Amino acid sequence: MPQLLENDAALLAASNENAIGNQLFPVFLKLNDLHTLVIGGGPVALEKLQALLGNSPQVKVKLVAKEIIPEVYQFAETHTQLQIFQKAFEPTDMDAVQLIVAATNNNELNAEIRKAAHERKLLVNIADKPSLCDFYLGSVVKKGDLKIAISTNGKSPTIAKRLKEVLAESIPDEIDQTLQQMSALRGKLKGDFSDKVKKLNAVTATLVTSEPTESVRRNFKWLIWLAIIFSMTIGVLVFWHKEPEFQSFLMELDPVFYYFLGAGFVFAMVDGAIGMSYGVTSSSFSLAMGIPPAPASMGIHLSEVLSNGIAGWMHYRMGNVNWKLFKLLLIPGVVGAVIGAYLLSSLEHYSAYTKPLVALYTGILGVVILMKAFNIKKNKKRKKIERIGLLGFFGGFIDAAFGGGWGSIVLSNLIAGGRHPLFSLGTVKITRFFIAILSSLTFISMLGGAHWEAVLGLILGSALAAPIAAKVSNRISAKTIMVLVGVIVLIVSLRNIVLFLTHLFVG
Ligand SMILES: C[C@@]1(CC(=O)O)C2=NC(=C\c3[nH]c(c(CCC(=O)O)c3CC(=O)O)Cc3[nH]c(c(CC(=O)O)c3CCC(=O)O)/C=C3\N/C(=C\2)[C@@H](CCC(=O)O)[C@]3(C)CC(=O)O)/[C@H]1CCC(=O)O
Ligand SMILES: NC(=O)c1ccc[n+]([C@@H]2O[C@H](COP(=O)([O-])OP(=O)(O)OC[C@H]3O[C@@H](n4cnc5c(N)ncnc54)[C@H](O)[C@@H]3O)[C@@H](O)[C@H]2O)c1
Repeated sequence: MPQLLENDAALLAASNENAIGNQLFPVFLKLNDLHTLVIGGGPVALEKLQALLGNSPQVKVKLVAKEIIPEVYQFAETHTQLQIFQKAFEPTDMDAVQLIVAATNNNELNAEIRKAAHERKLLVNIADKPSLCDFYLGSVVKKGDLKIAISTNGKSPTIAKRLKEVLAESIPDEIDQTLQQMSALRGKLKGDFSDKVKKLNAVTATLVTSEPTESVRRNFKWLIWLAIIFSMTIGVLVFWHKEPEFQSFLMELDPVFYYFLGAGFVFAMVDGAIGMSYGVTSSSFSLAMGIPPAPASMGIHLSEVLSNGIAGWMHYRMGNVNWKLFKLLLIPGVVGAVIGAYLLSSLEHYSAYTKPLVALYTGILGVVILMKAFNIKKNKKRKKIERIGLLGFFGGFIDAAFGGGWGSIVLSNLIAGGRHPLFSLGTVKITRFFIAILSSLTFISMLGGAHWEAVLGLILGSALAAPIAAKVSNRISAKTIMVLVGVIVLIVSLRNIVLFLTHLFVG
């Protein structure tokens, strides 16, 4: 089959060509300062004009063509540095220009353009005619000051276009903020050149490794030691303290304290592994243990101050915080949380009625966790959320009033709305620290030390788990834990609702 053999030979030739690879030399031209000639006035010429002026809006362009489509004239109305000459091309059009882009429908003319350009030692691009080009245009990704140009060596402009889309999607918009900060830092750094380079490399190390940087790791170790020393001190106090009063106080401490100590530890470990659920698990556990909603939410928020402080601070060190988003979320979030905490505390005497509401809410969150575990989500592609303030207020309110939800509501909405997961997570953690402080203060001023054994148990339990949880989080299958948590939360919440209903109807 000679035809097949011929095809094979062509394939072989193509793969040999591939083996050499892309030998084009990439540069970024300061086109704003150069004079450019465009030959042709059809749709392709218009595309080239858009590419030239889209990248370098001040470039001086002279366009020469016999026929010019109306769209080119329209484009010229908004770009006054574009001069149009409706006429046949002449080599003298190349006088006083430095770069040439041709988009004509005439191959002889193309060859003539290339020859005239080379006589003048000028570089030329003939659109869609690779063999006549001195340089190719690339597909361009732009994020503020960042620009990436893609070349497939002329093999597939369509792939260049697709890669542009992939990169635009995966590079976070925050990269421009990072560039501005790095530029400012660069201006401030003192010392000799190698000192500066060392410092600049150190602060950007997290971009190339998913591992925490050395300084974060060192602080992390310090936290673990603090937790160990803290728990040992408690142990020593319990068993060897000379004062019998204090000893008997600890020995006779309500067992509720120890239940909550254990529960706080387990819930914080689980939260560390799957990145959510501390509020919902502690809330449903507290209700099941007979703690009314307001003191339960107080305990949860007090214990979150420390754990989110640590997590938020780590994200801050790793550069995962979007400060613009932080500012937008913080005030409405705090206001919502304080109102939620105030309302729940004032309704303290109606806890028989708030309890089933909270149970209903935790039950719904249990379902949400299960859906996340099985990757069931609405396929609707949502627009980037514009009303961040409203989201923050709503999240803060629900979180304080129902014991949890800041993470699930705010984080999932930000990510579903197209924001970058890592920056959203870092920002949500650090804002939560401030929200937990304010709602805790509101609860304390309203409730005082109600159910303090449970509250203290949760605080100490989750504080002990926080540094360890982050360590083990990568080693366990998140899906298994999410299913377990979802099912348990759902069962406990349903039990609380059923208890309420039987109480209501059976008496
Ligand atoms: C990157 C981009 C920049 C720009 O032009 O601004 C660009 N082409 C783009 C799009 C595009 N061009 C074509 C299609 C149709 C589908 C297809 O053919 O794949 C699409 C896709 C689409 O529009 O969806 C047709 C086409 N193009 C060339 C040929 C001739 C040939 O290959 O032989 C043919 C066949 C003509 C025919 O069949 O008659 C040749 C070239 N096109 C190049 C650049 C240079 C190599 C860049 C590289 O190495 O990747 C090179 C060599 C010379 C040059 O023109 O500079 C721009 C990305 C837009 C974006 O980013 O959105
Ligand atoms: N339009 C497309 O989708 C497309 C796709 C692939 C490749 N191409 C190729 O790209 C080239 C340009 O495409 P187009 O759609 O813009 O074509 P077009 O026919 O609309 O435009 C060609 C332009 O060249 C000008 N021209 C021709 N001879 C001239 C001369 N002597 N002096 C000055 N100007 C002269 C014409 O006046 C016209 O403005 C063609 O080679 C075409 O085959 C076009």
